[in-house]
Amino acid sequence: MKRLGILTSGGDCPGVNAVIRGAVLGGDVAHGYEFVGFRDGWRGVLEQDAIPLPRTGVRGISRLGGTILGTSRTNPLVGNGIEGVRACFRRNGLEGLIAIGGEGTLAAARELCAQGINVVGVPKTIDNDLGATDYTFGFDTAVQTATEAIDRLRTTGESHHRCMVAEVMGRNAGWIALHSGMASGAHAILIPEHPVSLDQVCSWVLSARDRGRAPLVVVAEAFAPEGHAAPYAPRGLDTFGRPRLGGIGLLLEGELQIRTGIETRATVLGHIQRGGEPTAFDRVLATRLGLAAVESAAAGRWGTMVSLRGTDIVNVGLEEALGELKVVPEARYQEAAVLFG
Ligand SMILES: Nc1ncnc2c1ncn2[C@@H]1O[C@H](COP(=O)(O)OP(=O)(O)OP(=O)(O)O)[C@@H](O)[C@H]1O
Ligand SMILES: O=P(O)(O)OC[C@H]1O[C@](O)(CO)[C@@H](O)[C@@H]1O
Ligand SMILES: [Mg+2]
Repeated sequence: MKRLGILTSGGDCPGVNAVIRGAVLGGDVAHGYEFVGFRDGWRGVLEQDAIPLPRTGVRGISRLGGTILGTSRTNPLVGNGIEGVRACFRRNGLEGLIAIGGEGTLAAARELCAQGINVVGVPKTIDNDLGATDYTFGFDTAVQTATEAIDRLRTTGESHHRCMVAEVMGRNAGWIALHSGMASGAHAILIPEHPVSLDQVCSWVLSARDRGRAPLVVVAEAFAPEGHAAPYAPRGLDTFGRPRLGGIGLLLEGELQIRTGIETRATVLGHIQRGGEPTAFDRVLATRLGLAAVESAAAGRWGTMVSLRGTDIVNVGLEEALGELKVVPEARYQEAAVLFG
């Protein structure tokens, strides 16, 4: 029996379970594949912590948030990692691995492929910042969750005639802020791709207030006001030495209140945006990506990842896929900016 392994690595993301189910069902029905799931990303591969993934094991999971396999940020390339991965392939009789992860996971997959290990990638991130795919699954859910939360902030803001600031995730890209801000009718959307001064933000806030509105500001976690070199990151570093973003909303709360005289309240939505059930859009996209990943494996297209181009699922080389961070283009920002103030 032909066997494929599956792992989920990096931060979790709504829709990961739908990818797993799509791959297992597609592989079983169309190709007679058997599947092995590795717990907690590359850690499960290196430590051979595996569970069988029969068709019955993925029943009903596409609507569940998180990942049934667990995840970690273990690096398969350190120490004897590559030999460990080869040993895992031998022991489990694997033809290849489907790695569901972000740019870090896919970079590791690319290096493993260069060493002759068969991997197909499935990109995941709520941030929507991977260049080779039009949308990443998880993004729609994060935007939906953020929009629902911001709608709630609006009703309390309006009751108290306050300015409300909602801080959303997105790492170094402003996609979640742009979409949730537009969907919720924000009076200002602040994203890292387009720094603006605090005076400009105040002028949008005052203009909304002067029209009798309770001003609403949506800010992306990596936004830095004009003149500030780096995003606000007072929470120190994560385990990989990267700055932990978050907190710019609270800084804006103080600044906007002092500068405009309007009582202001900030809310940091944080990991709420990453948890919970995926939207129907993300379930469908993730399921299609899982089905396509198995087709790639069956066709021997190792070293590629599946991606959305328009309405089609296509294959892209990992080299191309990892080239560039996809940030919000200026034209998309200017289109939204017409609505500010
Ligand atoms: N450039 C790289 N080359 C090889 N391996 C990498 C690279 N970057 C990260 N990794 C490995 O892949 C793991 C997962 O990467 P990372 O923690 O960035 O998550 P991710 O898959 O990118 O998802 P997220 O969207 O949460 O960042 C890292 O912990 C590290 O072990
Ligand atoms: O879960 P952690 O390690 O706090 O990472 C948070 C980061 O991960 C993401 O949720 C997804 O990449 C970013 O939006 C955010 O900056
Ligand atoms: Mg990453």
